[in-house]
Amino acid sequence: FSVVKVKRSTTAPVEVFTTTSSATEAPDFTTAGLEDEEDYTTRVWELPPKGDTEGITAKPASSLLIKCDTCPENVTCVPQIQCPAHVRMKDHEKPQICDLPGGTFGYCCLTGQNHTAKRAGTERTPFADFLPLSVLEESRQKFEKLMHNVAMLPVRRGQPEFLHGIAFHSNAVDDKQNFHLSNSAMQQIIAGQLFSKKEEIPVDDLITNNVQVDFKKTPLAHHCSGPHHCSEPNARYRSFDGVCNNKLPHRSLWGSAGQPMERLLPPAYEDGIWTPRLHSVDGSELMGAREASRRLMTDVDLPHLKYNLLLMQFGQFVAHDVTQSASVRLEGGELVECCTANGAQALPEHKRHFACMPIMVSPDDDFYGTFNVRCMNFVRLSLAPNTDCKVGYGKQRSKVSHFIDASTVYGSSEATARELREFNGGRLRMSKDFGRDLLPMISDKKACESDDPGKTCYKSGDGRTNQIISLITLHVLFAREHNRIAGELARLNSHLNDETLFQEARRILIAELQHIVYNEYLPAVIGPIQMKRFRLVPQHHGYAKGYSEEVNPAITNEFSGAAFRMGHSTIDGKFHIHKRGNKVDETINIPDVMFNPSRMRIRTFYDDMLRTLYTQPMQKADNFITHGLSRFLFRGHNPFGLDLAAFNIQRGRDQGLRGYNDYLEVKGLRKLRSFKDLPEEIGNKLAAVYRHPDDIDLWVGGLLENPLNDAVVGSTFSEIIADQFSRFKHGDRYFYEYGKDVNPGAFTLEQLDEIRKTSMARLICDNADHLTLMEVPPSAFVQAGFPHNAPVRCDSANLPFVNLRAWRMN
Ligand code: HEM
Ligand SMILES: [Ca+2]
Repeated sequence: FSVVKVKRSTTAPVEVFTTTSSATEAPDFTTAGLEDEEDYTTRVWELPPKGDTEGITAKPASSLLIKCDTCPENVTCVPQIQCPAHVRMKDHEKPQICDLPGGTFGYCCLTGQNHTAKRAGTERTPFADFLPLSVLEESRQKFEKLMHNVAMLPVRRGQPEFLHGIAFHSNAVDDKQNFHLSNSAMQQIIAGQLFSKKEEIPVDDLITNNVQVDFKKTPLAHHCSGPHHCSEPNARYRSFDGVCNNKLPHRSLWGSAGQPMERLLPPAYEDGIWTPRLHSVDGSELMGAREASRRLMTDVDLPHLKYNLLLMQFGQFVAHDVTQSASVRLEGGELVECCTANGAQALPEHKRHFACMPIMVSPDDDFYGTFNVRCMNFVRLSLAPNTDCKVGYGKQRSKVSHFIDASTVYGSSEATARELREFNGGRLRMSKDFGRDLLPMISDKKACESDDPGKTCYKSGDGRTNQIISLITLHVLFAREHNRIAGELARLNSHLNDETLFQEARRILIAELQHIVYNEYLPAVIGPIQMKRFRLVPQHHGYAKGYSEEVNPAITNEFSGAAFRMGHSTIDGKFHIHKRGNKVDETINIPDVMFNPSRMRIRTFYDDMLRTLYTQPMQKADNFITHGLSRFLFRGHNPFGLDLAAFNIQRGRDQGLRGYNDYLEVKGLRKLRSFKDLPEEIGNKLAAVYRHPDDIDLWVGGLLENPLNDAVVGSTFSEIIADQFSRFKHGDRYFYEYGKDVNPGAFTLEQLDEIRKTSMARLICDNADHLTLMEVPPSAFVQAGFPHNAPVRCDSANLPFVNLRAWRMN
């Protein structure tokens, strides 16, 4: 091994600004939420000259940002990772910069958290600024041992754990790649852990990336990478994986498939690197995730008064477009088992895979106790190697393109897209079922419950399609819409070849999807005030402004690990399938249609399912969750399944999410100091589970909040979700509303006006079988019985359609 000396930094400069950092580093928060319409890209940092930006220290551009000598009272100067855009100083939104110790810049921030504050009385001893040979060697040995000396039991088909594994599945090639990347990341993590222990590096320095030790030229440098230059920066069509959405070489990987998730706040890893959050702030162990779920997330039927199950189902479709984490796996892609047979107990420590984090079940558990289950399999998420070659904390990897780009329809790589295409008329492959188009069948046995050829599953751009039959229904809908558009385009433009027809149809479909997300879906979820505050409302006319190459579109851990999992509470445990009229003809328990798509072959089922989705209320987003998910998730033919609520809690701890209280502070609110600060019933429930208000898991705390006015979620989740959708809009150069000045695939104004006529209702009408579905409520996410939302016939003039004549090309 060669030893690399790096710049000695006794004061360990804090990495604050991100114009200089690599594509995968860069916790670059959106500049969303600015109140006026001024183009804010001119008000943030001045970019270094294009080209090689490496090594340039970020400087505040003279007149663009206001510099405060010291932050006002009650406001702290913190590194950028601690200060999401919406809590920066100055009218709550605009960044104001300040000096951090060590000569770098931070933001005056309302969060009040300051992990880099000088620790009273302790002068830090300067730590080694290189990774010593001994650490490299020790970490190599430790990694070898982890990989080879432990019995790694694979999960077997037929177990609920097997189906859970499919939640992280895409395909065999992807599994293999993930295995290697994950291992590289693990080696870095182990070296970081050994090093930081030896040098006694404070946890706060690790979680704020305040450790300037790199491992270039060591064996750990396998995946270090420099800037990625785009060969075609102005390509008309976005790439499948999202690469080169941002043109700048240091940012061209932002938001692309395989890139790490970002964070709103630094992680709460107990060792600052990867050890999950398992202890209370008072040092005692946190209550286990299953026990917390059982006590806090009970099953109470509280239907939403306004929104229907289509809002829930569309939410999952969007979730799968923008995020898919990956669990750590064995070399052949097999899943890791952490418990003994039938979940009787956890495997002994020395036999357990390093990524095991089993959920222990109490013998008193009123459900699992009766089956003698004491251990639920849970495997930690795999990480992305640090491409900037620096010692740092673990970053979870997301496998799909982070953008809203219908990657659920087309896949997140060119290779997947190729498998899905018909290569004729620009169409996607479909299977024919008595004249109706359904998705093609899958050949990959790992993506299906059964390897019985009679029970095959469906294939789409996303590996999770068969998770529940209502999700398959939406996949069919969007694939049909693609083919409908391609057909129309071909009719209008007989000279266009397959490739152009495919790409143009894809471009239009993505625009329709984005329009529905920002025009119909998101306002329902976060409410009109947050829509305005974060500048998310679509325009009626003209091109929108607001793209900024400063905005990192990447998914945040807070969004994927907690806030957007609010959707799990909105699921009903049953589908009441209505035939025409109000009669319920069949009641389906949701576990019976998880990874069991056979009903899709019933001729009227597709229409019936769509109608059920827009008729049946969804559940409120609260601390109640159906047993269909918290006891019977993926049960298959077993008497019990998994507990998704427990998984969400455990996942948050695995991802190192900070407690709920820290996010109250992010919003500028006072933290809870006692459980008595809450309404009595909730406070008592929480006090029975958590030792201190700082311990409350983010997913739990967020769901306990009352919804905002005209919104589905409470203020904390709405903030995290708004921040995320702001990234998807302001950080996506190909966003449908942008003009030629930024978007190389911009629509003409005439075309854009047509796209703005898209509605979920129209999409349903245009792609139904019309066997039992002849009409649709104009606001498709609002219950059909809601005032002013009576279903109208599909040929009604009240359902405007996108006139594709605007795409006639000569
Ligand atoms: C319809 C039934 C649904 C089922 C059976 C389901 C099941 C699951 C499962 C098994 C996971 C992985 C859990 C883990 O191990 O961490 C997951 C993750 C997730 N779910 Fe759901 N889910 C459903 C609906 C929804 C809805 C409606 C939403 C949002 C509106 C949603 C949002 C998410 C998100 C954001 C993740 C994290 C994805 C990732 O980054 O890997 N889900 N879901
Ligand atoms: Ca995507």
